[in-house]
Amino acid sequence: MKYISTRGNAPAKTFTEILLGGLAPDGGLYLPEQYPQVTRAELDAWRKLSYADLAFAVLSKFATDIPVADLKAIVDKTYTAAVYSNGRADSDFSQITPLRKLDDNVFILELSNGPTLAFKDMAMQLLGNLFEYALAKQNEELNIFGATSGDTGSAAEYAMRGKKGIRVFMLSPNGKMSAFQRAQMYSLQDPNIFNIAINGMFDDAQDMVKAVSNDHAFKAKYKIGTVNSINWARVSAQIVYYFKGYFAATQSNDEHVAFSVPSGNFGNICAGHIARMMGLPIGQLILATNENDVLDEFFRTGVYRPRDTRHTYETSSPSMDISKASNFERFVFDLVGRDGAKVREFWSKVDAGGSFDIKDTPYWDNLPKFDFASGKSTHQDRLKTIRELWEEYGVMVDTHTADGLKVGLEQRRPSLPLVCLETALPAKFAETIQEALGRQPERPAKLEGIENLPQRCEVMDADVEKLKAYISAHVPQ
Ligand SMILES: Cc1ncc(COP(=O)(O)O)c(C=O)c1O
Ligand SMILES: N[C@@H](CCOP(=O)(O)O)C(=O)O
Repeated sequence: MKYISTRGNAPAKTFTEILLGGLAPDGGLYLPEQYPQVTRAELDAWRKLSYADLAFAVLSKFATDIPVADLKAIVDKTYTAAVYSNGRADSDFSQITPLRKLDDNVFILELSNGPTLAFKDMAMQLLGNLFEYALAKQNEELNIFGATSGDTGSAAEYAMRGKKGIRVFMLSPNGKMSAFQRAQMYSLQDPNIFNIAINGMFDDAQDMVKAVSNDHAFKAKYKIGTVNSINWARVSAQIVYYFKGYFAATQSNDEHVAFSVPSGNFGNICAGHIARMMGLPIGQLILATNENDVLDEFFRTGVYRPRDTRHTYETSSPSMDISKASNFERFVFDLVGRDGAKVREFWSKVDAGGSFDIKDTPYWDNLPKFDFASGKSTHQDRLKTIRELWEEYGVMVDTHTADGLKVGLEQRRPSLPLVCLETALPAKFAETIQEALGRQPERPAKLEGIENLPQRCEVMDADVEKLKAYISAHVPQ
């Protein structure tokens, strides 16, 4: 399988090439030339598989240049109960992503039982093992460059710490993450981990990652790779749990389900969109935003209008404080019939700080066929959902999952079972849980007192040249 850029002006590449390469040279994001299709016979067989075997089946369709035995070994090493057993004590960790039933038709798919207590671990642990494998084969090094609003950063650092030939430079919005998220990242003392707190929001940090990646000479000289969902391998690993969640919530492959997805950078729901394009019977993909509702605005009005830093709010679901959703470009590529020139036209406006509007185009009429619904959730909604879940079911959810549940319950078609993706554990957002419930969330014993550990991080303005100088100074020549 080959991968092409959403902007239509880059050579087609293999899975391993884009694994290490990140952003396409024309500034676009890679996608498969065609989505592989899953037959009914495959769906029937996959229903019975363990998580690791299912991941192997799905990823075999994408990572076609990795020898089968090697891919199997990487996947088996990644998806073990030992790695994914940091969640609630009453979860069935052997399932890797257990499905928690709230009532006959409403479920939570637990994706946050990995080492950093967020869904990012589902793909990031695999990415760490894929990087290690590909770099060893090529006898190469990689300087990973990433942006985080709170969870990608710690997931990447935990997955890459101590890995040979890999350094991680992670940009985070200074002072905007929860105390727990900051401690998870900044307390790491490994010599291959570099935390840089940017005076700005996540969008500024992500823009810097893209600017550095678009400097092709710098990228080649310093062997820059990415761990954000810019990296196709991240998205492909996230596709797996849509299949797993679907099988767990249904009895047969004749049924359809709705997935509700707390969204920010559009990576998670993009994986759902691709699972659906591959043939998974998804009846609805429900996108939930917090007060930063750029994506909800698009699905309601056809206008995509990213906001600047001043109009991006700090909320109690901080990992979704995003106004410029990177992966949205992947979805729009499909929406416009994979017309790279059209994507270039739209993103020339977005990259210049503007917007685009599809309302009076055929693309708007095309939108319903992708089965998206959307809505937004506010701080008060979050508190209410957290309280209701706790009182009614004795289940504590984090603030982002609460956004997903609120919007999912509002937007679902009643005929469909609703699977809400749990994107983090409450322990990461204790302040809001305290406000909602008057009690502290539980956390795994090994993370007790993490906020009291010494922290190290470099504070920097959102200045690409300063960042490049920092990287040059910390990468041995
Ligand atoms: C806890 C949590 N929920 C939801 C999201 C939004 O996911 P995505 O950026 O894939 O849309 C993020 C960040 O990505 C997150 O960390
Ligand atoms: N919410 C994310 C933002 C980055 O998303 P990614 O999926 O593109 O890595 C975070 O927690 O950092």
